Amino acid sequence: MNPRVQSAPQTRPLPREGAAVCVQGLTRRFGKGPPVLNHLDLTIAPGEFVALLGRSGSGKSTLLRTLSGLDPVNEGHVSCPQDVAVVFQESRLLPWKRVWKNIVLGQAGGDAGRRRAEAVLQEVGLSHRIDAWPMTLSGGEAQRAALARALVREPEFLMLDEPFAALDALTRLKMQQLVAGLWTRHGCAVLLVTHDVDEALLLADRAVVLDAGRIRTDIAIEPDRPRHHADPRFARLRSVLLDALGVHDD
Ligand SMILES: Nc1ncnc2c1ncn2[C@@H]1O[C@H](COP(=O)(O)OP(=O)(O)OP(=O)(O)O)[C@@H](O)[C@H]1O
Repeated sequence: MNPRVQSAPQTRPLPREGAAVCVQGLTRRFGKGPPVLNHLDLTIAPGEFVALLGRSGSGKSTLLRTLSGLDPVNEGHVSCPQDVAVVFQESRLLPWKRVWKNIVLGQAGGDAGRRRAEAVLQEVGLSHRIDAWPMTLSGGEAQRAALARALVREPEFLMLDEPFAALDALTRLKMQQLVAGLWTRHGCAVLLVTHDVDEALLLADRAVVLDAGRIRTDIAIEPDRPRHHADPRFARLRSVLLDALGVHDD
């Protein structure tokens, strides 16, 4: 499918050349202050899993909003697939619709819709709550439902904005394992915003660090999958990332 291209009005859209996501020279300002994103460049290959880190206020959510077409491009170019899905820190399920109707919201409903919802709920381990009301779900279940709602659209590009931040440590670990499996099966490009360096190391092909409006650090994470938090090969990468975030682990 053709990519969605957003450009500042006075500039020409860029060709994409095989990338799922191509951001070039992206600048975003709010009011008269310094730009939050400042001539930012980022490319994500089809099927690549990229973790986006950065201090609080560094512009991570602003970048995601721009990629999803919710925020305008002040300067530069953004090229993204048309089929994009986003999962946020909170599930954003509609409380007046049962789980399965939330999953296929905006798509055909009926028996076929229910079957589609059931299949994807099965994948995220939530088929037993297909008829539940969102307010009866635990935090982990609600995030599983949010993942199902994203995946049922078979996106080419999935953005995850701190999806596990509000979950307890054990549930977070299970959700990380779930996402690793889903990504392997679905093969979409993923951009995961996280504050958790270990989460980035566990899941991503690349970790990028946003600092002063640009990507300052961009490292490949090479250990084979499945990965484990205790892998000694993570020590050096953890150190590089903590350093880039201004945290020293000595
Ligand atoms: N609508 C807005 N109007 C004015 N300023 C905004 C708006 N949205 C974001 N900002 C500012 O842009 C900067 C980046 O915000 P953003 O939410 O993108 O950061 P973040 O890296 O996602 O932070 P966090 O990790 O705390 O979620 C902040 O200084 C924020 O105050």
